Order: sequence, then structure tokens, then C-alpha cells
Amino acid sequence: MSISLVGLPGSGKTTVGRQLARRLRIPFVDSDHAIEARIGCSIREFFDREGESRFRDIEEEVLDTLSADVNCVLSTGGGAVLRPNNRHHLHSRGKVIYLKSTPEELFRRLRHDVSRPLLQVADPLSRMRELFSVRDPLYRETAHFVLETGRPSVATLVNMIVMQLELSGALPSADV
Ligand SMILES: Nc1ncnc2c1ncn2[C@@H]1O[C@H](COP(=O)(O)OP(=O)(O)OP(=O)(O)O)[C@@H](O)[C@H]1O
Ligand SMILES: O=C(O)C1=C[C@@H](O)[C@@H](O)[C@H](O)C1
Ligand SMILES: [Mg+2]
Repeated sequence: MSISLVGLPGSGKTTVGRQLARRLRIPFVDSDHAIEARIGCSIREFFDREGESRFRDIEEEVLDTLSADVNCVLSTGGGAVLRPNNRHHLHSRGKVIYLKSTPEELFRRLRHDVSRPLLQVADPLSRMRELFSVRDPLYRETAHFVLETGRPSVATLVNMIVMQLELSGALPSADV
């Protein structure tokens, strides 16, 4: 079974996912990194050159493959839930955790970042609020569990995820 993390840019999918995989001693896979390996350039360059829709097509193909992988932690791109196929594959093939944060907290974390194409706009906080209002229902629909990430450290979030997985029976206690 795969364990996938969904959430807005900056919610900690890569950071928390990497630690979670280490804790469970299973491979960690980041779909953004897999996409970059496939397109041979950064996602930002690809967005500029080919546009978002073409990026989403490639993301859908890559997620179809990665969500079928068993026994790994999969960190997804922030917009992975936009396509119905992705929501369905992630939810039905494993356990999905939504790392939920406020747009204000995410803006604070990413205000100096230049790698996330959707935030390279004049008013990134407003953009983050728009992304939140469109995507929050989609993250909820895709996820089996929702975790508020505002205050807890990365290590605490990992403990909370392991506990949720154990309680749901997805993770035998002996694996922890
Ligand atoms: N729980 C947390 N508390 C404080 N800082 C955090 C937490 N989780 C992540 N961060 C920090 O926020 C930044 C963004 O985290 P990360 O790259 O893991 O987000 P992401 O969800 O993978 O984003 P993207 O969707 O753009 O790939 C990093 O600098 C990371 O160290
Ligand atoms: O929120 C988004 O739509 C994105 C988030 C990143 O993880 C990348 O997948 C890409 O920059 C698009
Ligand atoms: Mg990431």
C-alpha cells in the first residue's frame, strides 16, 4: 500500500514525507522530482515553455504510475488533486493524508521561494488564498485523514501520521 501526502505548496509534503518514509523504512518518492526527471528541466521552466495544461497531462501520467507503487511514501505536487483521475487513483490505491495549513502560514514559509511557478505573481498571498479556496475541498475529498500543520514540528507530524495509520489498521504496530 502507498501512503500519499496532499496539500498546498509549502504544506510540508516533501519535508514530512521524507521523514515519514525514513521512520517506516520504506522508499520516499516525490512526484515533482519524478516529473522533472521525465521532462528534463525544472517544473518552472516547463510551465513557462509549455503551459500548465501540458504540465497537468504529464503529472496525471506520472501519478497513475507512482500511485500504483506499493509500500512507499508518495509526496504529490500541490495541484495533483485538480484532476479527477488523480483524486480517484490516490484515494483508492492507498492511504492519503492532507497536510492542511492556512494560506497566511504558507505565504510566510514560501515568501522568498522562486521555484514555485504559481506563486511568482505580484500578490502571492492573495494567490495562496485563491488556491486554498479552490483546492481545500479537493484535498478533503482525496484524503483519508486531515492534519493541521500550523504549529507541530515535522517530527510531531510524522508521529501523528504513524498513529493515524496504526489506528486505521493500515499499519501494523510491529512496523513502527
Ligand atoms: N511543519 C512544519 N513546520 C515548519 N516549517 C515547515 C513544516 N513543514 C515544512 N516546513 C518548511 O516549509 C517549506 C516548504 O516545505 P515543503 O517543500 O516540504 O512543502 P511541499 O508541500 O513539498 O511544497 P510543494 O507542493 O511546493 O512541493 C520548507 O522550507 C520546509 O522546511
Ligand atoms: O500547486 C501547484 O499547482 C504546483 C505545485 C508544485 O508542487 C508543482 O507540482 C507545480 O509547481 C504546481
Ligand atoms: Mg514538495
